[in-house]
Amino acid sequence: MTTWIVNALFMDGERETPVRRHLKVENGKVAQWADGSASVDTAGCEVIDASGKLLAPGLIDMHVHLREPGFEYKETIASGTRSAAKGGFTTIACMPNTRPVTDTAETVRFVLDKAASEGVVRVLPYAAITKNELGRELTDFAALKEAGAVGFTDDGVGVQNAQMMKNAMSLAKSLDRPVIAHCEDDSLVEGAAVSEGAFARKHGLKGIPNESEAIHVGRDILLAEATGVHYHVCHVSTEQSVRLIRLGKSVGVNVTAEVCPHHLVLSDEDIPDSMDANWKMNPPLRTPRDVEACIEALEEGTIDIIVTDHAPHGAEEKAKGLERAPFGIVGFETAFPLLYTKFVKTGRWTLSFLLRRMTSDPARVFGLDAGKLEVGAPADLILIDLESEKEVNPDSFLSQGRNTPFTGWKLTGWPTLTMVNGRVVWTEEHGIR
Ligand SMILES: NC(=O)N[C@@H](CC(=O)O)C(=O)O
Ligand SMILES: [Zn+2]
Ligand SMILES: [Zn+2]
Repeated sequence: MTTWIVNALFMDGERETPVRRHLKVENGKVAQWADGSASVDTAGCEVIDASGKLLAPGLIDMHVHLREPGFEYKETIASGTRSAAKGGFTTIACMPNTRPVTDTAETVRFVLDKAASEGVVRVLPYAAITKNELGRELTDFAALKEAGAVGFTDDGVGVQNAQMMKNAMSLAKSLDRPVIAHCEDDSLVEGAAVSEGAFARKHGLKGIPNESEAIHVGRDILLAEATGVHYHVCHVSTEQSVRLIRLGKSVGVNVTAEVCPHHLVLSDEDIPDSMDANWKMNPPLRTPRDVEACIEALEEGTIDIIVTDHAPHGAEEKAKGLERAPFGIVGFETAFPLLYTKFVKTGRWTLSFLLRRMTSDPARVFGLDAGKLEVGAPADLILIDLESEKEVNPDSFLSQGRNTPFTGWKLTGWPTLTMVNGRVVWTEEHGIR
């Protein structure tokens, strides 16, 4: 099938200003670009009129939780990928803290099969570093790679034992796969729900210290240097972690890092006194100083990419209150408008920079054939209405999760169409197709 997307304003992370273009999509690939002033022959083709819309590469999210198998009441591969499509994401990498944990080739294949039959965007599965993510015994990395795992991670928990992590890195290096680390030293956390800071002090709560994250970052950078593995730090949230990653990069260690939208726009001082558990996530919201350090790190490239850490939970679970509810918030359906509104509309970032950190940079860091719309590339793309302003309403989410702190926020810059592999999978007008 041939589709022409006409009169679009094309933009990606490589160019500073949008250009008016028509795009021909054929057999799932970018087939031809035409200048916006040219007239193109669209006879017999599907035509999408993109007048007034921005056309960009589909967003890439290298850290998400789809919850299947095992936690289908929180999310499924079907509902999670639909939510991703609505948020403008065309490639997502899902975490292995499922039930069973994605620690066998069989479960990796289950995720891939489900994604192929019920998913609407591309799904790249991660596999666990240790069996059942218990930190006791390594999984069969070779078999997991063979089954399609794109990297190894025990996300949800930190690998507590340094020798275990070093062995994992050596193995991953020999298989040319990255290790992706949730950095958290359990002995420093002791069951706290929020970070050390103004909110914890005000409410007399025990706080999670910044070192609980940074101590793993520092340890792992040394282990990455020793093993030569590509080491990727999950959801960076502290100034101390940023300092260590900057140092690691400066001496040539193969370390990359990600940051989540919520850690760029919220601090612990924003948590409402109602103790709403929709403000509880791991890592926790830190101080305004940490927020600024993360923003600057992303700007200078110490942090390479933006990920959502989309982490849906059931309403009853989140109703248990700040101290007892599980950690995590959903992210797909607010990420782009949130960052566009808070950083691009305010003039701090260019649109090009935001797109780069959500498209071509994740593709580069993880070696994906994605994130650019050159002729011959997969036709994974989105249209965005940069003018539309809407209030965040969790009832309208395609995710089963409603756990967001951004309810009621007025945001600008909403996706209106998502195409994966040349097929329109979601439009604002018609929903999932
Ligand atoms: N980020 C979270 O707060 N929660 C994640 C786990 C994780 O990403 O560490 C989850 O699985 O719910
Ligand atoms: Zn994590
Ligand atoms: Zn996560």
